[in-house]
Amino acid sequence: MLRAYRSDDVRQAEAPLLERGVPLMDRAAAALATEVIRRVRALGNRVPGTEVLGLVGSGNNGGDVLFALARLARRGVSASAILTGTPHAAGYAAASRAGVRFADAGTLRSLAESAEVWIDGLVGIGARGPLREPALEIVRELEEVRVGRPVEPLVIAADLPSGIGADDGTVPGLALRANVTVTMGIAKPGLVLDPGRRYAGEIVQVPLGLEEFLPSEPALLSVGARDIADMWDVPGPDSHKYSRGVVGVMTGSLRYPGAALLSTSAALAGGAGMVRYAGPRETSRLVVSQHPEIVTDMGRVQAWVLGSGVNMDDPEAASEVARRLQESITAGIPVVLDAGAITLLGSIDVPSTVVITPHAGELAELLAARGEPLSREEIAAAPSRAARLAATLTGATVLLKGSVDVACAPDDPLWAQGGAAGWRATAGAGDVLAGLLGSILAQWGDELADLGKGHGIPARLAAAASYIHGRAAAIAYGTGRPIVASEIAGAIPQAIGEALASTGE
Ligand SMILES: NC(=O)C1=CN([C@@H]2O[C@H](COP(=O)(O)OP(=O)(O)OC[C@H]3O[C@@H](n4cnc5c(N)ncnc54)[C@H](OP(=O)(O)O)[C@@H]3O)[C@@H](O)[C@H]2O)[C@H](O)CC1
Ligand SMILES: [K+]
Repeated sequence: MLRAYRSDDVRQAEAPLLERGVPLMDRAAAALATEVIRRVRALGNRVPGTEVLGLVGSGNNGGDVLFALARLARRGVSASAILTGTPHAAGYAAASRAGVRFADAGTLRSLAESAEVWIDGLVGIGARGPLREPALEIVRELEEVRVGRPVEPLVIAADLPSGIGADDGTVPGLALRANVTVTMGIAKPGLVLDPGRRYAGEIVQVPLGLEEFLPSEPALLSVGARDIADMWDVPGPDSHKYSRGVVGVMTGSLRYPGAALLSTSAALAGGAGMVRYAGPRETSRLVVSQHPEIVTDMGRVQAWVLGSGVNMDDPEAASEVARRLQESITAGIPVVLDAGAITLLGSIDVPSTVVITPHAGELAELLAARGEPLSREEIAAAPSRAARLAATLTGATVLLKGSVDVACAPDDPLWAQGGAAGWRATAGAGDVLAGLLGSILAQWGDELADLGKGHGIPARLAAAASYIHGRAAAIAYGTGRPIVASEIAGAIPQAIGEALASTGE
């Protein structure tokens, strides 16, 4: 599980160590230099003679890079640096002593053209606002050089790619795209949230001993394969359908019969002990003909999935969805509200055991109904803020779908899941996610009902569903067949199996 902390919290955690004289910058620089050497070797190049270009800002981020360049120069690397202003004094002295060449901005292009590695030390967590001159011009030129080179350079960002928002992942102006980000101490939310995440490349965390001084709650969490394995209730000899979770699914309509099929297929694939389908008669026949194990008689369920493909303009369907929502809240069992059912929260508050799964458009509609309008673009530009606002206004757990899915309850950590984003933007993928999420929530339904509150569990399970959905889309992509929602549903068991077998992450 990746944990990310806001830059202010990182600074506060660094302070006591710096006061004790712990050489944090030295450790940071050593880790940065080691990562550069590892990557150069992985490319099959020899370290001595490799050309490395450091882009150095005037703050401690630049200081990290200057000390790293000094270490690299001592290992025979041909190291040069471009400064944006007055550099970190001790770093500059160390780099000069080690033979690092300081070039003026006019030679940037030629140095950038020949250097195998660029190290970005322009700004780190001290960045304020969009990247500004002279860093801005440097990034503009580097991106031009990168495009024109026959072989791309290896770009390694110190702490953060310069130009992204450390805490929210926004990219207000230009940013330098890195292949690897060597982040100091602990990851920051901007490395996991879109669009910042796309500039970070692979994240390498450098432990600096900050843990004991960081807040107990991270600002953001991200689920990995190992966490799925840890949270998954693998059936055993005394399992039965209720211990595995029975999920009720009220989805689909004459207009959207496919939503019924996709959501129930995903619910089955997600490991539910049984799926009760409560949609219209016409779609029941379709569902049961495809999945004879699905039952249509009503009885005990431990989670509901409501709304995918339901025509909420149909008063009978809408009142049925509203009734089931109310019953579930009274019984304390978790509910997934998808698609049109999300509009119910325009006027009622709910516990965090209710999970809504909007895309940006549906969230914009909900926020407008709640008197806090945000445009679809504003939501996509800062998904974490929009999801938190909706959770706070409604009380629900919000799983906001996008290039990075974010999930949060009103007062619990934020989850962010990237992965296979593009492939999931296909008709019906939301129906699949809703069914999968319902199936996972059902496995925890009794526990949630006993707890009487969400306690952050629905958000964590929503992140797990998003992770599995993303992995299933990536697996579906690998089949070479068209990536349609039914293929994603079909790949869910393999995605779960992979995670349960994982030993990494
Ligand atoms: N605290 C420590 O000892 C450690 C810190 N680490 C590294 O240090 C940075 C944080 O360093 P800090 O000096 O606080 O700030 P930065 O270097 O990240 O940035 C400040 C410089 O950047 C310029 N700046 C700020 N905003 C912009 C912008 N939008 N565009 C261009 N330039 C910007 C700022 O210029 P001023 O004119 O405002 O002075 C400064 O020059 C952290 O990220 C780590 O890399 C160590 O890793 C651990 C120990
Ligand atoms: K940087």
